[in-house]
Parts: sequence; structure tokens; C-alpha cells
Amino acid sequence: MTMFASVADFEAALSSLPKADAASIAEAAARQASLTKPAGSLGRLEDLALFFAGWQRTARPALARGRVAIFAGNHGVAARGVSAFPPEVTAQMVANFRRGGAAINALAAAAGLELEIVALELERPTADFTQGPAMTPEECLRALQAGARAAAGNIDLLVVGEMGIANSTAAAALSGASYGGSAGDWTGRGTGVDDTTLQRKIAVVSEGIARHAGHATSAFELLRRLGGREIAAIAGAVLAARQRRIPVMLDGFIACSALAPLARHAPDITAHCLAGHVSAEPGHRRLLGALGLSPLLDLGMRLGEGSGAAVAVNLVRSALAAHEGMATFEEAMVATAS
Ligand SMILES: Cc1cc2ncn([C@H]3O[C@H](COP(=O)(O)O)[C@@H](O)[C@H]3O)c2cc1C
Ligand SMILES: O=C(O)c1cccnc1
Repeated sequence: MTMFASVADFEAALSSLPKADAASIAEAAARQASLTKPAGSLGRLEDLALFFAGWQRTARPALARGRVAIFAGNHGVAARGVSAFPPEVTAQMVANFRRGGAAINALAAAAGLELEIVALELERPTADFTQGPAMTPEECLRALQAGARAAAGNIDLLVVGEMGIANSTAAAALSGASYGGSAGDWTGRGTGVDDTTLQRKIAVVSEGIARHAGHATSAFELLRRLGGREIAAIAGAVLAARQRRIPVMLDGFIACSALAPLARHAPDITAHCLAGHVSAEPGHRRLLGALGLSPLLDLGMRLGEGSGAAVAVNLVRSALAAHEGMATFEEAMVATAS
């Protein structure tokens, strides 16, 4: 069955979000309380173990199979000169991902993750959103469906990444249209644009938000008007993963921007999501705040591709290893707190 065959399908999925299993969380918390350490001493590693317990519905969660899905799309707004790089780089980087030469290839391997590369109609950039909607409803649905397909299969964790020259412009517009604030609040240097280009980029983001204000009332309309194919695919992947209770590790500003329109209407969409890191793109910290997510890492990364999220998966592995492998006070014959 195709997920997101229609807009109504997408909206139905967004309005019926499965919850984590409270009984498994309680059971996992009881196990943590019995392990040979002062209560709470593993800090957020303990939270991570409970998070996985709730979504896997077991007190002893495991990460046997994790996948990075990296979505690539091209953007009409690139023609406005908002990136430091030309749009051909999107397809060139997809070829690099396939050959194994990109940062995400190395980082996914280091974190023990499989990598799926999904190139979305690269030869047909979206429309420039300052002129009209970036995508037709059909184009946006196709991207959502591609995202859902990448979340299929027997996986324990989905890491979402993106590649698309000029997509930090789309991410800023989508975030601003979803949460308000000025274009300058959401717009950063992306691949490293100079001061003149940054000013132009802010103007373009502002134009885009103004162009669609009043029309972009639903999550779907926001996504299709201001997003891009790879961004819509991430939204589809995250929503499809939720229906199957698969946890998601989010990456940087662009990956997280896919959730802005969804969370605006259904704030609980982030409940199965972890924020792998906070990127150096200034809008990301603001967006994580709006999404109610606290990043696991703050490494000054600003690459995308799922790179920061892949690094954070190593923390999940540590969290689950401690939760699974430690002895209890009773097993180890260690005295408990008095
Ligand atoms: C070689 C290269 C590899 C990348 N990998 C991710 N991005 C990142 O940069 C782009 C967003 O920045 P902007 O909006 O300024 O174009 C996206 O493709 C993002 O994934 C890359 C960018 C480049 C140049
Ligand atoms: O936050 C990110 O993921 C990011 C920032 C700049 C460029 N590409 C990605």
C-alpha cells in the first residue's frame, strides 16, 4: 500500500500519531534503578535507553539495524544566487555518496549504519518559491511517498539526512512561515556565503514568506510551497517511521526544518525524534527550541547529509550497551544507597 497517496492520507497520518509504551518505559526505569551506579549518574544516556524502551516496547531495547536515509533535491530558488556553490553540486555529491567518498559514508560506517541514497528528480528543480509554490501537490506527494519508502523494512532507527544546493534558503523560509519571526532570525550562511549574499538570501527568504502568507495554512501547503523534494521526503520518512514506532535521529537545520510545518499543527510529531546535534547554522538552535528538542551534541558542525545525526548514534550505542550490559546491585553484590 502506498503511504501518502493523497493529501487526506498525509493529514490522517499526522492526526493519528502512535505513542511510546509507558509500561515498557516504567520497566526499563526499574531496571536502571537496579544497575550498579548512583541513580541518574549516566545522565542523558539513561534518558536515551528509556526513549528506546518506549518505542521498541521492551525494557531491554537494542539497536541491531540502523539506517541513514539521505534525500537529495534541487531548488529553483538557487537561481537567485543564495548559495556559495552551483546547483550541479547536488548531483555531483549524490555520485560521491554512491562511490563512498562523502563525509556521511565515513560517519555512517563508523556508527555501524547502512546508507540509503534517494535522489529525487534532480533534473527537475522545484520552482523558485518567490514566484509561486515550490512544488505542485502531486510533486510534494511523490516526495512524501519516497520518504515513506525509505523508512520501510525491519530497522530499529532511522537517521535522516539531506543534500540540495540552496536548501538552507528553503529551510529558513519554511521555519519562518511555520513559527514567525523575521527572515534574518532564520537565515544563515549555509555553505558559507559572504555578507552581500547573506543580505540577498535574507531578502529572498522574506519575499518567499510574504508571497505565501495566507495560503500556507496547512502542514502540507507549507511544505509544498516553501520546501523542496528532499525536505518533503524527510517529512514523509519521519511520519512513516512514527506510524511504525521507529525512532528517528534528526540532523541539522535543513533536516529539522522538514518538521516545522508538521509540528506547527501536531506538536507531538517530535515525540519519536532525537536531535542528534545543533549545527552552527544559527536558525537551528532556534528551531530546536520551537520543536521542543534538546540536541545531543554541539560540535560546530554545519554539513548536513545526516552527518551530525550519524555521530550522535554512537551515543545511542553507548546508552543501550550500558542499559543492557551492566550488572544489578544484587547480581554484583554491591551495597545500595543507605
Ligand atoms: C560539497 C558540498 C557537500 C555538502 N553536503 C551537504 N551540503 C549542505 O550544503 C547545502 C546547503 O547549503 P546552501 O543552502 O548554502 O546551498 C546542502 O546541500 C546541504 O546538505 C553540502 C554542500 C556542499 C557544497
Ligand atoms: O545545519 C545543517 O545541517 C547545515 C548547515 C549548513 C549547510 N548545510 C547543512
